[in-house]
Amino acid sequence: MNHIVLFQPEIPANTGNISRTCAGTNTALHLIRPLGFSIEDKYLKRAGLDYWDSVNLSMHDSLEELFDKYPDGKFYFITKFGEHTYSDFDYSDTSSDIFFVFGKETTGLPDSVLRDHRENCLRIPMSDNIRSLNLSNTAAILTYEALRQQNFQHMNVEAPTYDHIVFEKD
Ligand SMILES: C[S@@+](CC[C@H](N)C(=O)[O-])C[C@H]1O[C@@H](n2cnc3c(N)ncnc32)[C@H](O)[C@@H]1O
Repeated sequence: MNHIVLFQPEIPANTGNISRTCAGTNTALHLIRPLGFSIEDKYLKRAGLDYWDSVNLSMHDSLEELFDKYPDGKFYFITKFGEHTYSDFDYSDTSSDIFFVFGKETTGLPDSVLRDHRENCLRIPMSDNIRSLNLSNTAAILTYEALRQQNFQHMNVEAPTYDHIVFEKD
């Protein structure tokens, strides 16, 4: 199973967007306290629209608590300081629990976490024009890279039929 972990998220709309991605991809969402908002926040609900109830959500008091719960989990730390490119790793094993851990919006992941997990720190390439990508976009990028490698298992790959669309004749 794929898991997204948000370390002390601060902006409710980002977590709302990510919750929608999680609901749409059967990805578990883990939030590490403290959060910068209430779980009842209207911006969180609005960004997640009606999907919040479909999210497989867990809350944890620390990253260590999460590591202890999943001793066999494969943890990847998503940071612009990563020495590896995210797409160079193999996420194709659908029998394992794969965790993508993202940092908080203002300060990212703690230095100590990056130091302790240097080999599993992954960067998404970007230009010098910006300091970092938006958190919810990075979560979607990693989620869909993992799903692509897993051949979109358990996803609807076929488009729905739109009988009401009238295609014009040549
Ligand atoms: C807005 S960024 C945090 C910026 C923070 N000042 C820092 O230096 O990490 C929030 C999170 O998005 C993810 N992120 C943003 N840009 C990234 C990139 N180019 N590569 C990997 N992760 C990125 C990381 O997980 C980061 O902790």
